[in-house]
Amino acid sequence: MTSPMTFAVPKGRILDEALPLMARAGVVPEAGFHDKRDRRLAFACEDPGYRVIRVRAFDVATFVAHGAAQAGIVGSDVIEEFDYSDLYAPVDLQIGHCRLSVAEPVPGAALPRVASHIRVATKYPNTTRRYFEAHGVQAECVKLNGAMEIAPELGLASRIVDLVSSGQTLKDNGLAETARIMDVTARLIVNRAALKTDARVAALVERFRELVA
Ligand SMILES: Nc1ncnc2c1ncn2[C@@H]1O[C@H](COP(=O)(O)OP(=O)(O)OP(=O)(O)O)[C@@H](O)[C@H]1O
Ligand SMILES: O=P(O)(O)OC[C@H]1O[C@H](OP(=O)(O)OP(=O)(O)O)[C@H](O)[C@@H]1O
Repeated sequence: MTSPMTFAVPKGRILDEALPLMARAGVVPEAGFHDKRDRRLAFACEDPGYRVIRVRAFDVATFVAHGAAQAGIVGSDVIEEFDYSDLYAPVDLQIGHCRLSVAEPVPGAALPRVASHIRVATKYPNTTRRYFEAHGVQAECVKLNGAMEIAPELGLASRIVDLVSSGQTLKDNGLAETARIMDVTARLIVNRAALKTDARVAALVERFRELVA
């Protein structure tokens, strides 16, 4: 018997929006998936042809890029940060809308006026370096995994690069958005080799494509 296709999803905020779409595409995890006390990471699906794994957003991309999972859902922020060549993101799912932005304590410092070298706290060091480089600025990145917003006040960095949706988190921490690096939405991702060799992966891509068309 062929083993089930492994579908990776992030465990946090994207999931609520992703689950209805997955269901319409035929990927419905067993009941235990919704039970917060259930500590398993892999779940069978109503259709035995699938298995869903629940991992951190950045790790969704890693599992799929290495072929440990054949498909998954992840934000375009994560895809951009890793830039994995084995990852293909064929469908914009039009969920998880937010943006990746630069923010700092004092409003108004537009990019052309920044110093030639700055320190930035972020979970996205590669994207951040690329962005500032394109603007002729060398960014020294301090990698944080969350709560970036506190870094400027404590002198860890002069700016942050983080996701913004309502802007409330920035506001509550005395920061202002000074530049938008990219608009972000969640994407269906697949492993390129799996797409070529496993007809189930191509069929799944088609189903998601039709859903958002
Ligand atoms: N404020 C926001 N509004 C909308 N989408 C967001 C927001 N913050 C993050 N996202 C999207 O959600 C993704 C994170 O997904 P999710 O919270 O499900 O993952 P996670 O595994 O819990 O993350 P973490 O690794 O931070 O614990 C981000 O990569 C981004 O695409
Ligand atoms: O503009 P807002 O609507 O306030 O949203 C922005 C916040 O959302 C994300 O964090 P999340 O809530 O996912 O938690 P995290 O800090 O654990 O990443 C992001 O890192 C910001 O902190």
